[in-house]
Amino acid sequence: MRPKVYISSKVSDEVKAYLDQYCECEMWQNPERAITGQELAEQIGDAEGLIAAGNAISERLLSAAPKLRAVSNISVGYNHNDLDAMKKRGIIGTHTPYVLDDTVADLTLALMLAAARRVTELHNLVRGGGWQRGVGEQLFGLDVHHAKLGIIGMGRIGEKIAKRAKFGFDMEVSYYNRSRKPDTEERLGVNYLPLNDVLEQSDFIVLMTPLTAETKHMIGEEQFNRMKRSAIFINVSRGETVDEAALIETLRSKRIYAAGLDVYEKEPVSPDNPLLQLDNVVTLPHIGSATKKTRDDMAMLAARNLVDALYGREPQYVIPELKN
Ligand SMILES: NC(=O)C1=CN([C@@H]2O[C@H](COP(=O)(O)OP(=O)(O)OC[C@H]3O[C@@H](n4cnc5c(N)ncnc54)[C@H](OP(=O)(O)O)[C@@H]3O)[C@@H](O)[C@H]2O)C=CC1
Ligand SMILES: O=CC(=O)O
Repeated sequence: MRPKVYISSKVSDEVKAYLDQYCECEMWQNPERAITGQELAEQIGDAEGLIAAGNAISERLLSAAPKLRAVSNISVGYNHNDLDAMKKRGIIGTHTPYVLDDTVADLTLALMLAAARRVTELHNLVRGGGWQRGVGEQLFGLDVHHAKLGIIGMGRIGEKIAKRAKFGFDMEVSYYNRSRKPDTEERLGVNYLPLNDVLEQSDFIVLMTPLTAETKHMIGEEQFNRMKRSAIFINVSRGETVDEAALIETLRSKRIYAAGLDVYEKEPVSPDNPLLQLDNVVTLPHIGSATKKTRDDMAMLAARNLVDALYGREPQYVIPELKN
């Protein structure tokens, strides 16, 4: 008997055809909206495998799926997985690193450029008929090239950002991690600095760590107060790595120059969120990896991980904390 699998968001025909060779699949069919946790719990029933697209993998969900043996995330981040509950049930968990790195790095550079050159604010100005003759000082922004970039979380994606910044924009790149990476320092010509030095010396600060107990609210009032008044803060990691109330106050009072955000404490972001009212913020709806090709590559990798797990082979990308 082929294992039953539930796919929680629509995947390409190619990915579906691959899964159909090995599994009996059911797939969420509504492209208009994501499946809710309650709907997933109702659908997952006797599935042995789950392809998960950002769904919370909680104790409650797992108890609704007593036959579940493997959860394959279409994402590199897995902070939405209750790893203890998965471990307790012996569930194999996988994720999709590497295939999305370049796409997420591109988006990070887009946020840096947009925040520094006020792209969305000035786009809105032109659309609103507010462009007077000439370009006066009130439309000036800040340079990206030759500026100092500090990356907090120099991992797979951080390195791709550093490469673009260093070789594409002649930026001086520093980073902070818990452990130094001498190979990366040599290969990319980047400098290691303690966290406070990164905060105090950088013109652009990019946060690129996973969300963990240690990184939750790792950037708050104290850290914003260390930044230069001209600093630009970019968050493409997870919303909860930042104290959003402190970020709002920092931007409102122009304590820093601007921010570029792809992630928020609560997603989708509420229309009432004050961040949406501020001119010095560029906001995107968590689209770091969202190109057709990259999302297809991630889904195919997730499918391969799942089939390997269900057929007793070691999947390529088991979540590190769940490895034996
Ligand atoms: N917005 C979006 O669409 C996307 C967001 N992401 C997010 O980006 C995250 C990073 O992805 P990726 O680069 O592949 O991950 P990696 O694991 O390759 O890199 C993460 C880096 O963060 C560092 N780090 C971890 N904990 C801390 C800490 N407490 N303090 C300082 N540094 C820390 C690690 O170094 P060390 O262990 O030495 O500290 C590591 O270098 C994902 O987990 C995900 O949440 C990813 C893709 C798309
Ligand atoms: O946020 C996206 C991911 O892959 O993690």
